[in-house]
Amino acid sequence: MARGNRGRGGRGGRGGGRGGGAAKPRSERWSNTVTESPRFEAYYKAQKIVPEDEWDAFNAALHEPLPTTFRITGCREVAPRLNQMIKDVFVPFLSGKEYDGQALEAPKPIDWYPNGFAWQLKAPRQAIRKQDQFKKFQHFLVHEADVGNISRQEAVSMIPPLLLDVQPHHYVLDMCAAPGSKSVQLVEALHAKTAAASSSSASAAEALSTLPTGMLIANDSDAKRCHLLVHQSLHRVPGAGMMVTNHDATQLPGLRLPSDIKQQNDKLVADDEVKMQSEAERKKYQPLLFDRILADVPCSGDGTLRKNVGIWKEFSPGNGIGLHSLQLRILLRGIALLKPGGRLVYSTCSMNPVENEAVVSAALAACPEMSLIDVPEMLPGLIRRPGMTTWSVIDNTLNNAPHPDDAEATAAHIAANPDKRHRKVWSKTLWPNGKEAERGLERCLRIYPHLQDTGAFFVSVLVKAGGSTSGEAEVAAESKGTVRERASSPVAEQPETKRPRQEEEVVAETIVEAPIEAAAPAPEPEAKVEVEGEAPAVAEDDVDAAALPAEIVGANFSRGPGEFKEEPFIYLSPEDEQVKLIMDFFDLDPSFPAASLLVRNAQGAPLRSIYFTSNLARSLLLANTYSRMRLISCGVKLFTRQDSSKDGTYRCKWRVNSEGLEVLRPFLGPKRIVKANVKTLRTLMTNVTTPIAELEEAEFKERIEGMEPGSCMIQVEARGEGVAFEQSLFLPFWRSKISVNLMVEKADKSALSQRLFSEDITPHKPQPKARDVARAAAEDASATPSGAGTPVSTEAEAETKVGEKVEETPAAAAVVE
Ligand SMILES: C[S@@+](CC[C@H](N)C(=O)[O-])C[C@H]1O[C@@H](n2cnc3c(N)ncnc32)[C@H](O)[C@@H]1O
Repeated sequence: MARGNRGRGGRGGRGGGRGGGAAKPRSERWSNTVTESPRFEAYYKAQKIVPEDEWDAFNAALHEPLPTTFRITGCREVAPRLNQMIKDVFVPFLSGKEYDGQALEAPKPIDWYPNGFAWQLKAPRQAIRKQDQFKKFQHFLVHEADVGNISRQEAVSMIPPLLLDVQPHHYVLDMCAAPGSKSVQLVEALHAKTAAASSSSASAAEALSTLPTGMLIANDSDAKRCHLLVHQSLHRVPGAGMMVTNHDATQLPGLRLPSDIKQQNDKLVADDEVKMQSEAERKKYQPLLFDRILADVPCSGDGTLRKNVGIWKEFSPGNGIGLHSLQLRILLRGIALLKPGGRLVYSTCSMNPVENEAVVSAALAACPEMSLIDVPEMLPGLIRRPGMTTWSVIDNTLNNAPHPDDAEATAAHIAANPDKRHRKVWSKTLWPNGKEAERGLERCLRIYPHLQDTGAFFVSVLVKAGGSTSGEAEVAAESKGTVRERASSPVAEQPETKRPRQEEEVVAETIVEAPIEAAAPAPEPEAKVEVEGEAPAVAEDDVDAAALPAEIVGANFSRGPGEFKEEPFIYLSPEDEQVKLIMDFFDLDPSFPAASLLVRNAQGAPLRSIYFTSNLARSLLLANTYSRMRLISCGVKLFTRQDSSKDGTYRCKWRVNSEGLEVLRPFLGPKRIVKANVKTLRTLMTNVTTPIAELEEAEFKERIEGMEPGSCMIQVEARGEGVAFEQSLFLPFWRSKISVNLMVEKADKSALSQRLFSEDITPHKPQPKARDVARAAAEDASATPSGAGTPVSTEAEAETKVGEKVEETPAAAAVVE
């Protein structure tokens, strides 16, 4: 079992809740938990991670609960005003308050976070839950987090994506992404220009030109965590250029793109076709390399001690040693996939040099084209300590481990362990190689808890020399299946003669020394997470293949034993009857890229959902085989089929999904858009369905009466009396025979109501607490100590279901009819 899971079990609060007993208050959990570790103290004092005279402050900070931190989603149009609202409304509202005789601190901006968009709240959880004003603020946070305007995230975890410096045109890879708090930041950075455009009165063409031209591939080896990544994190910041894949990051496949992106395939390439492609055909492709790569690798997680108190009990030097080789292999694979001139951030939430500087130093030794850069000008205000240039390799007995070149020490180790099974083999890369100062290891960033009241973190920023082509050559060769990855032989500096069987040794070392399971090759996806509205797996013979349009392509999805079992994504033909119907019904501009609409089933038929990807993502998907990509999700869900009425009321049974509106809006003609005033909006928000006959706004009523039943959009300028937060709104709704209803998720509707009217006027009032639990589960999973092959706990999943999104459906409307 992976350490991460044990850690979560150890915290126990949520587990207790599910078992029927009440979750223990945090303070109680702290008082009952081991929060000392002589081994931890001895180990880190020996490593001299902080100067001796700082130890007490460092240690004291580790024993303080972590402040709550959150940040505003920067790419949203509402971001600056929401931030201002916290400053102008909530800070004064929460100032000078007390709980249980104790003064409470109002939220404070985090000094180093750009635009003052991140905040810290240092009040005890009990107070946040019970003190009236703080409770209100907590509800505000939960509601806004539900709609993706705010993310609760540990302050230190926000640092790596910021240092990656992602621009909207970048190709970005997040190698170990789940549950996705950093991926969300990367998507936000890709969409940085979108916010500016949506706030102005930009034309459709202008709005389109601000959509990112880059893409993000967020990858994780754990299939369940990939689904958590999709549904808990990326769902909140949808993007047409986003993909989630499920690979062991040490073996991420080399993918290819058409050399000229505009000259892409019309057809999906099937597995067999690639093998049969001629050299000339292959030359039409270039290897996919990335401008930016985040390697936020699985680690022992002792930087999260303030939050994951179970780690005190479990701390052992072997934990870090056991993960070192996996971390190094992930980093080396990342380097191979990086463009010349590209930037890679390697990070962990561990303080252990064996997982940090040792990994970076070994990678620098193996890849002379890489160098560490100093980023003092980035995030001014962030107090950081330099990376270490020397450290010791200390074993579980707290003695120095024998270096493989030290014959005497190795002999002593063998003598002390006559049973071969107890002998350990350590990789040389665990030790400093003597070039650390020369290679600038001080440029790494170490963040400690006592410096700015945070968790601990390690971050390093590496760049690849502009002229180097080694990565390119390697990936190019690899996509022809001719070379072995460099990542599988991490200790390039060591002579083959001395260590001829590197991989076996690495395995031995992991098994013997580490109590943590290093991640195995990507596991087969397990039970498919059932998501509302998503196409269920359809048995092949559910669909009459002969009835499918000839343009449906990529039917060669053989699934032998052990193959990737997720349904494939297949692009629809613009000539597909349903596509043509959608174009007409929604009055879409002819420039709408209908060729980028795709479905998710092996038949390539528009059954339940229709997705949309950017042109770049389309090129990528069409240039690579389905099974090679192991794609879990891609693009944005634009349309969902509604089958509420069988009587032919609806010519078009497709409804627009909220998450697809940003993409669709520039192309929507006036036919399906209706303006309404705030009073009408209030009515629609208060009722599940509103009979058309009861609509009071004459103009709105008249438009609705003259409209063909089906999916539409409502446009509201929410301003003036009774509106606490002014906003231009564009929301999907459904016009049925005799009624209308908003097609907005319950939680989103509640959040909107809170923001606009300072109260929840919706009929359901989903319990913020339940959703908070789900969010906290995702957040905790994000801080999972190891994450090495860590399955998402059923606990987190069960709680996720509590907060599941449910849109108002026409089925509800049908009841009224
Ligand atoms: C520290 S967590 C990543 C946290 C994530 N970056 C975030 O900000 O939410 C490490 C992740 O690595 C994944 N993992 C473990 N071994 C892996 C491997 N060999 N390849 C890819 N991912 C791996 C785990 O499933 C876990 O989700």
